[in-house]
Amino acid sequence: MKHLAALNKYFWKYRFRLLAGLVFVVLSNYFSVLAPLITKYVVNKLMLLLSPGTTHAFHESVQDPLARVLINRIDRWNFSNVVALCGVTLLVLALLRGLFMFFMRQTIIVMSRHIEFDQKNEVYQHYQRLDTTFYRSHSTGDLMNRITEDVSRVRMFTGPAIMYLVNLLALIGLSVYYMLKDNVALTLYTLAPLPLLAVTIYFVNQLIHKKSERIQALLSDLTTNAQQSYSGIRVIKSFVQEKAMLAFFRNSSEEYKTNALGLAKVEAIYFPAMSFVVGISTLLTILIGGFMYIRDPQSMTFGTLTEFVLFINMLMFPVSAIGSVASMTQRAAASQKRLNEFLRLQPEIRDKPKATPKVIAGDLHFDHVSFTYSHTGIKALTDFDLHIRKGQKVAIIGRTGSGKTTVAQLLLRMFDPDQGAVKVDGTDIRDITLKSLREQISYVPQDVFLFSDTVRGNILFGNPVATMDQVRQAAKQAVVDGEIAGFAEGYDTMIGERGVTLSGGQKQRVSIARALIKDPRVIVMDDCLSAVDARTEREIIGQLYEYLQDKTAIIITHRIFSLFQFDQVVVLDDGHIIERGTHDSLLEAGGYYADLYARQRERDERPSEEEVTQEK
Ligand SMILES: Nc1ncnc2c1ncn2[C@@H]1O[C@H](COP(=O)(O)OP(=O)(O)OP(=O)(O)O)[C@@H](O)[C@H]1O
Repeated sequence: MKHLAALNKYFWKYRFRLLAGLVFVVLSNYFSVLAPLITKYVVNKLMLLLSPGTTHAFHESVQDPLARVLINRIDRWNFSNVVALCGVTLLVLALLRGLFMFFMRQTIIVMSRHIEFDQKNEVYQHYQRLDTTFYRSHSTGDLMNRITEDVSRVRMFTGPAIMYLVNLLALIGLSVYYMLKDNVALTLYTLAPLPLLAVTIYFVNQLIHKKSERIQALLSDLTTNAQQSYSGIRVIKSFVQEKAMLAFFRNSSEEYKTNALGLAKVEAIYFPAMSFVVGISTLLTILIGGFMYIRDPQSMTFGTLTEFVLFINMLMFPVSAIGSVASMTQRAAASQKRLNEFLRLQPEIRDKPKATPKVIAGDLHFDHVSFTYSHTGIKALTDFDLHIRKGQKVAIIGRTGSGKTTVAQLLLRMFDPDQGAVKVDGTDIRDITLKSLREQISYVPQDVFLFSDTVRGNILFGNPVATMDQVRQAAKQAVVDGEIAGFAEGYDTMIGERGVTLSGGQKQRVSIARALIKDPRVIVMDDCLSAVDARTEREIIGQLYEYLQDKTAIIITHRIFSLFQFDQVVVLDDGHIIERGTHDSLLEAGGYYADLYARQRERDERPSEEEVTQEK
């Protein structure tokens, strides 16, 4: 329960709604309990008519002051007028009760929706603060569950659970008060089964909860499973694995169905069992009341008996709700505990208290940097020392897995080095705010990710305030403008699930345009031309040459761009720099770079299949 204390800030924020809601709950219940009192009076009046000898002062046995005012006024009227007026009163009471119930929902349930909204935003905002290490150790399903499932369970507490609880307390308080005033012994007898009912319902609810939990977990598996098949549909089709995937899905589905049917069975027993208990309680009330009347007719009236039957029926649902309220609260506490744990997580990479924003000129220094990925223990860089002066262009070349991307990740401060420091203009990047650092560095990642949005929207992501001319200019520099212009809707063409599917090369170039439009001081391009043909590659390099004139650039690549006059070329192998120099000096040195260049030229000079066919 202590975990739910985290919600106090929200209750305080919405205190007026909550308070108003509580008043409405009490009012609505007050009008509910007046109905049995009025009914009791009418029944007694009828009994008086049938047995005129009775001397009981019926109107005095009605304890409520408001009901007494009404009854005192009409008591002398003839019976049919009394019945008519009481009928109208009951109708008005029902309307008032409904009206306040409406207000009660409009305040408490609406408050819970506001809290849900705030909480979702809080969780989402926190997600965005957490770093990549967190995302690697949590599945998407788990993250989605927190923002949907956990938050909505907490809402069940802030809304329905609180509403039912206050409703129950108000109703029990009022009705038991009137029942006790009327007949203490009968009250105790008739209320005796209610705690038993509440406890039984609590256990049934626990059972339902356990089953629902299992179903939820299965559903989550099923969703992840389906999601993976949708995203991997090309792989599934090319490996002709549709049948295997279907069988796999069917198995998970089957287990889900079995469990869902089990739950449906328990739920099907639940309501009939409740009606049974209500029936038994009504019967008990009539039986015990009847015996009391037979033993001592002065101790009991038929009106009281009717009133008790009505009260018992009224109390059943709220009492049975105790069980649900208890399990809703338990679930909410478990969910809030998970949310609290998650909200307490601090990103490993965050601003130091003394970090300040800094305008970057573009001098980069990887000062004897070593880095190991902590969760896998893979040492990606060892004593990596590279100084890139402002405006220089540097190529980082190396085999796959040699640590090239890690260099980019460290510059963007996705991770902090274990040893050494990454410095920008002589300042350790840990002393610069993350926002300021990342805002001034453009990164074109190796694995392109575009949003399900228009081409324009995706490019604008790099600079949301850019004009359409700037978008076009960036696309031209990335040599993708021509192809975009060829789409029926041009820059308004939707990409992804709801739109056209771009080719790998087109995606890469849109991703480059997104980085270029940011117009940064420093740009890092991580193997981002791997999916474009040689001619387009040359064209892009030509464009980049001009664009990068006054910028510092790191270009990570598998291919050697001989056209590009790099100030330095660094060859990485297994996290170590094994060669460094200019294109010419490295060719002269005759090492890995020269060897790679020779192989690349040989490949490039080999006639293509098309040329061979033409010659034939
Ligand atoms: N997030 C990560 N968590 C754990 N290990 C990682 C992570 N990213 C990379 N590695 C490991 O670190 C080493 C260097 O990887 P890195 O991605 O920097 O290489 P790369 O030279 O960019 O390779 P490629 O050219 O294939 O992209 C590899 O052994 C890789 O398996």
